[in-house]
Amino acid sequence: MSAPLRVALLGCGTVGSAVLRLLDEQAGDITARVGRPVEVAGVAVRRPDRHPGVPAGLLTTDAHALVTRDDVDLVVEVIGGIDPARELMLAAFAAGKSVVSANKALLADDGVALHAAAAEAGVDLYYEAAVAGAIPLLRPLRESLAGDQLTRVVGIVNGTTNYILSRMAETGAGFAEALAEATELGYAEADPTADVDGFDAAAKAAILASLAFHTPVTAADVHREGIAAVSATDVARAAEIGCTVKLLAICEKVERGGRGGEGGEGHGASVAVRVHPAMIPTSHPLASVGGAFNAVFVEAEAAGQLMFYGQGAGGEPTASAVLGDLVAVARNRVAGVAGPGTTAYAGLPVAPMADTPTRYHVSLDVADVPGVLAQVAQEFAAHDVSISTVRQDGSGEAATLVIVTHRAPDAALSATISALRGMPAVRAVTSVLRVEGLQ
Ligand SMILES: NC(=O)c1ccc[n+]([C@@H]2O[C@H](COP(=O)([O-])OP(=O)(O)OC[C@H]3O[C@@H](n4cnc5c(N)ncnc54)[C@H](O)[C@@H]3O)[C@@H](O)[C@H]2O)c1
Ligand SMILES: N[C@@H](CCO)C(=O)O
Ligand code: NA
Repeated sequence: MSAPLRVALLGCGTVGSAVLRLLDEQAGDITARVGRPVEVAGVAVRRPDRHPGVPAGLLTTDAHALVTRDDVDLVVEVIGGIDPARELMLAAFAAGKSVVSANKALLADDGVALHAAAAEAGVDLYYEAAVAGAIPLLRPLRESLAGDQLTRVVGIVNGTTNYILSRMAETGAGFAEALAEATELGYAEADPTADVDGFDAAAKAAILASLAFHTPVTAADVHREGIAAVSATDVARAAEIGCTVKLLAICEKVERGGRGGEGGEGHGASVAVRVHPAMIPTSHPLASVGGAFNAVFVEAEAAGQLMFYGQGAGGEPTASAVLGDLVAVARNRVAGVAGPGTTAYAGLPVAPMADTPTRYHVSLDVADVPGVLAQVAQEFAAHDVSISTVRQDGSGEAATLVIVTHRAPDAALSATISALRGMPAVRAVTSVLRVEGLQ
């Protein structure tokens, strides 16, 4: 057996410690699969005294020196965040080393420059763990579906928020109560902002859209709404129409000019990327994804519909994806090649949310007097929004109108809601949520 390939591990927290353990436990199989042993050259940490299980000779606080060492071939970056992870990756590429990362924040912020640096150096940048943890998703998009045309990628890519929304649906709890439970059980972090406000899902959406549509998309391009405003009423209203509420990351090709992706009269394609809570029918494959699980639904012209499901987080599941990438980049190194990079050749514009076609579910408290329904319907018509269904519950002073629209530009739908809020006949707009996947 020839000389080992040597790995610099940057970070030894939840994911890094699982990578280290599995690399040791699977050493024999990994050697057989790569064709050369893969061994750890060093582990960069902030506090060496906090890692009693790691051989002291491997630990260092100087990550930069480690990645540029001559006896290091491959780098695994699992420290997270933008800096110093970015500088460490660039230093690794410049020194001719391939990098495996789980860092969605960095890839969604600066993926184009990082890919360019890797390509320039003729090395690999793989990051399967960055989106939907253990689920093989980025490699299928980048490789298995490379001969097809993707039209839509819709995913539940944040476990924390899916856990919270699932509990709200199961128990009737409000958002604050479900979040408190998620925090107590360790699903939500002490500072849940990145998850609850949709930042984590938006970073993943940017990465998915970039790969799916060969177009540079950053987290800043993603329209983002979190789940903090989802109420028990929203969840109950969803159930009444056979739907459930999920935080969705939606990446789709749309025709410019405001019409949807089904061949409207636009002026060329653009990419719409958004993260927001939405009602989906309980018959949709994503509706049954409960707890902290992730799932991503992909639509491609020739392949049709595909569904990817599994664990999106956790030390071992995430380490599984990291090690899969490590084996891939190690094999490439043994073969003296670099794997397929990410292309941004299509360079499609990113559509503003205002132009993105969406559908709304709206629930209104109105007085049940002649002419109210006509006034409400007129407001939709005035904004060129077509109504799909209307239902009235109750009568007299306490009537509720539940309206589901057809697809219309999001700006027209939100302008309609603002106008409804100002109508004397409308006592309150009690629930507004977008709807996805309804026929
Ligand atoms: N935990 C998960 O379930 C999960 C899932 C998917 C992706 N990820 C991603 O994996 C990465 C790591 O996540 P984690 O959960 O293991 O985080 P973590 O906080 O448990 O571990 C990160 C470790 O890196 C260390 N570190 C920070 N800066 C450093 C530096 N300059 N030099 C050396 N060490 C440094 C920290 O001290 C910490 O021990 C992140 O990019 C995260 O987004 C995590
Ligand atoms: N905080 C993330 C971890 C994986 O990125 C989640 O809840 O899914
Ligand atoms: Na993945």
